Amino acid sequence: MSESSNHPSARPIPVLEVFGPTIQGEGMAIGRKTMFVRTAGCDYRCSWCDSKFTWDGSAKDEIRMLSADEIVTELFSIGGDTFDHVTISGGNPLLLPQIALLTQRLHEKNIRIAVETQGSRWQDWLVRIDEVTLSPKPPSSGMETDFEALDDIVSRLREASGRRDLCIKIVIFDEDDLTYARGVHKRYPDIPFILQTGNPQVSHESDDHVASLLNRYEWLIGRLSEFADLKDARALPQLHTLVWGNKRGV
Ligand SMILES: C[S@@+](CC[C@H](N)C(=O)[O-])C[C@H]1O[C@@H](n2cnc3c(N)ncnc32)[C@H](O)[C@@H]1O
Ligand SMILES: Nc1nc2[nH]cc(C(=O)O)c2c(=O)[nH]1
Ligand code: SF4
Ligand SMILES: [Mg+2]
Repeated sequence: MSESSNHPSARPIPVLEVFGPTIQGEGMAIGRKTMFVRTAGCDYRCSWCDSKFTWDGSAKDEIRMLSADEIVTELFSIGGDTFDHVTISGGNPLLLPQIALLTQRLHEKNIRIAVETQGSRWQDWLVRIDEVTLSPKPPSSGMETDFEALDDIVSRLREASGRRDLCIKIVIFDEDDLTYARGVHKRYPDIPFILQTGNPQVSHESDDHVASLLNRYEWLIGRLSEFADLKDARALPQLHTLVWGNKRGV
């Protein structure tokens, strides 16, 4: 691939956060030590998004346009020799073709790469990601899933050579979300499937935040236990939110 300065993969990447080491707080790799790179910009506007600052303009002054090499340098200056895993989230990282070069640079350093995306957009670099989490959005988000786009992403990943982990993770707030999630699991029955507790309080902190999240998690476990079509599903909380609440950069 050409790396000349006008090639898309050489463009700088809009970055809002580089942090870690911390734990992956969600999904299949929950608890796994990782660094995070959070990109700016999203094609969705989820009502309950816990990272609205990536797209609502409130953090626009904090966006840095960084090259792949600058991001790698920053990851190692913060994380030193303590990590071997980087999670790229956002916003939607799949808006950015130039992440191709970042994945190349990280793999050259034997770093394992995970990506979080809602599954609305494709980039060719996705086939080189070691752990892909697709998180299509249920009705409570106010977004509508483009199942053609999601089908296309799933089939391209299935056809691509090489080993990678793939899972589907759906945030659940209510019964309509559960109905939606069951439909998604039925559509892709062979993809590991996770129901994630929704955090309804993303803008401020209250004394009973953890207790109320645990109540929601208990409700989700109860509902999961009842469905014959969810025998192989998992229910998980956001572990980082239980530990740190809505704090950024953890
Ligand atoms: C902030 S998003 C960024 C990546 C990508 N845009 C996506 O939605 O998958 C990362 C993960 O956080 C989840 N998330 C966002 N807001 C949440 C909330 N209020 N409660 C629980 N999970 C949430 C998303 O569903 C997604 O799985
Ligand atoms: N610790 C931690 N785990 C996470 N897993 C997914 C996150 C995200 O915002 O994409 C996230 C995050 O922001 N922090
Ligand atoms: S898709 Fe992800 S980043 Fe975008 S608004 Fe929804 S939760 Fe937030
Ligand atoms: Mg988060």
